[in-house]
Amino acid sequence: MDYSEEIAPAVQSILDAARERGGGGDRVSVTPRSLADAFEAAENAGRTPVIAEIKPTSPTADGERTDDPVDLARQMVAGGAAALSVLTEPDHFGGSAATLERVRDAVDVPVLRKDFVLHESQLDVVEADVVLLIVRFLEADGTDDLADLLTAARERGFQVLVETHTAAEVEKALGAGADIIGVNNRDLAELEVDLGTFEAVAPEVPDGVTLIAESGIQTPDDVTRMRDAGADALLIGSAIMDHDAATDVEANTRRLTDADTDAVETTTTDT
Ligand SMILES: O=C(O)c1ccccc1NCC(=O)[C@H](O)[C@H](O)COP(=O)(O)O
Repeated sequence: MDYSEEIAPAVQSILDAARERGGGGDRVSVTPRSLADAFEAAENAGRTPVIAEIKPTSPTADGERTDDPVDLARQMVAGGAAALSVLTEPDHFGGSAATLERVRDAVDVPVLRKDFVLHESQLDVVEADVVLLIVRFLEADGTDDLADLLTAARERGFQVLVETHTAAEVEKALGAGADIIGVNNRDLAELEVDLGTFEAVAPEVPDGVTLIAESGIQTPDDVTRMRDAGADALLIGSAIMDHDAATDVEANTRRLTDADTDAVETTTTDT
């Protein structure tokens, strides 16, 4: 399938760069930190499970954060993040495998490798607790099959977040054996964000599958909205990184990890 007319130019450029990138060297073998345990621990501590994303920049960001990613990671954990996501894509997001390695060494929460993996060899770049596979990208010509990649990732010890955007993609993810599914509110065709996407697609994901709302979550009200729609956890980048203003990352994280708890407390008080 040729996506050149179906996705935004910036996304096509990401895909083209991913096709060019080689794999790593030695086969990775990881003993992962459990994402499910991290989410449960956050819930038990009265926090909303949030995967906070270290994303120095992006095609839709207004600026770039040049702070040390390890400092940012520590602030996110101090702000209550249950897990971290680290962009390793270098050309459009300012990420690197070395950054992920440093961050994972510095924290004890699970770390997601956020990249655009198209081939099995691209799994052998760096140890992480979770890797991302994007259904839409794995439908393009010349990429590996989703189910094969899922198996290959698990054989290396990775937990796998399979990203979807539509009900049809959720069906494909489930057919491939996904047990952690993300619904991305960002449309990779237009790069527009609509939280209604998660609300529309979430009912397609059965109980027993961990469900993560991705992208566009900016405010405590957004957190509550996604939780009310069934999100077990949230993946949040821009609102925490605050690229143009470079505000306090710990406070930005806490505002969102505390959000749904506040909503529950309010409800309890009112009844
Ligand atoms: O973030 C972008 O600009 C972007 C552009 C093109 C493809 C993917 C992109 N982002 C990947 C992501 O999944 C997000 O970084 C992640 O879900 C966090 O989103 P947000 O909270 O809106 O930063």
